[in-house]
Amino acid sequence: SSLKDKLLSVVTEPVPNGKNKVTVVGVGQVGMACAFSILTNHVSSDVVLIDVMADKLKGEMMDLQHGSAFLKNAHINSSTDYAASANSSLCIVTAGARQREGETRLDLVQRNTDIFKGIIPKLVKYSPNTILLIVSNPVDILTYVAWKLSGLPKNRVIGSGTNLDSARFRFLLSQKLTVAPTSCHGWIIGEHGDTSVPVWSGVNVAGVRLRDLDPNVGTKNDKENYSEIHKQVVDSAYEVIKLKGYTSWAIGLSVSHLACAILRNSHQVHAVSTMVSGFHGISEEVFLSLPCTLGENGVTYVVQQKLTDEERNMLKKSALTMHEVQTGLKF
Ligand SMILES: COc1ncc(-c2ccc3c(Nc4cccc(C(=O)O)c4)c(C(N)=O)cnc3c2)c(OC)n1
Repeated sequence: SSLKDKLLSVVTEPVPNGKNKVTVVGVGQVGMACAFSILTNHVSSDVVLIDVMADKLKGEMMDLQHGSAFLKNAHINSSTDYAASANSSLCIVTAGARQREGETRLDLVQRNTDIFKGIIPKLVKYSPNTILLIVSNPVDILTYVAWKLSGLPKNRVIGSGTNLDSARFRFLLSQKLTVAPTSCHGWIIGEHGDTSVPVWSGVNVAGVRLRDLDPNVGTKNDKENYSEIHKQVVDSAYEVIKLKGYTSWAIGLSVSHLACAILRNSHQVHAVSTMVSGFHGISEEVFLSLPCTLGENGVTYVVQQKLTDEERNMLKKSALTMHEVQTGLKF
């Protein structure tokens, strides 16, 4: 008999995977920052990496596995075969095509849609009860594409959306107020990126709304120019990409925070991309970010914020743009 047989007597067979199994598709800078944050924050003890580049995939798996002793003995695996993702509670998709020279966002969306056709159905085949968390950009459109391709109910398909925008906003506000980012409450909703919507009426510290102290805050005639903070949020991704070539740490950390709320069924509120038809006068079937409670079955509630007419109209304008792009996509 083997050494192992001499060492261990079987009481029962080990289960194939834990209840908090997470699959990360795409082992680029974003995917690996997500995996690393999830492991170092002990959000999951069972992480599987999936991609098409076998060598890069195996290298990343090995390099993480060698740190298992420092990761509370998390189990780390990888494969180009989606069977390895079976029974995942959460599947995070960071895969996507790189924008080519002169390629428009719309061309990129069609190429990413074609890539999603090769990813989403396989994830759902092996994990029919999973929550899908889409990170690839343009995230709101691709979350809609994932929803359509997956056939899952809308509560189980989520986009990282403006969760990162809101985190950046809170960081920048904290710098201006010298109050910790977790004590600076502010929500950016709508479309991730250039046309996101800062809900200035709700920005507060300890429930004290800045708008109640100065009705001009966040408007163009605010002499302290707080609206600059939202502009910096919109520009920050471009600036980081210009400086280091890509963004990774903040998105990875924000995704591990979303994963934590989902896997611990905490019902924490996060600004994430969800199916918003029926909210704020939007009738199109589009995904935009609103404050949502997150738990094991994904989005449970959407917080009905009181929006100004201007904020509401910006959301409706985004919904129209998304709908136009969506109707132009070939599934
Ligand atoms: C039909 O089965 C099938 N299976 C897999 C794929 C597919 C295609 C591209 C993928 C993919 N992206 C990718 C792969 C190769 C090239 C490019 C590119 O940008 O040109 C992008 C990634 C990733 N990490 O970004 C991860 N998985 C992929 C998976 C696929 O794409 C059509 N089809």
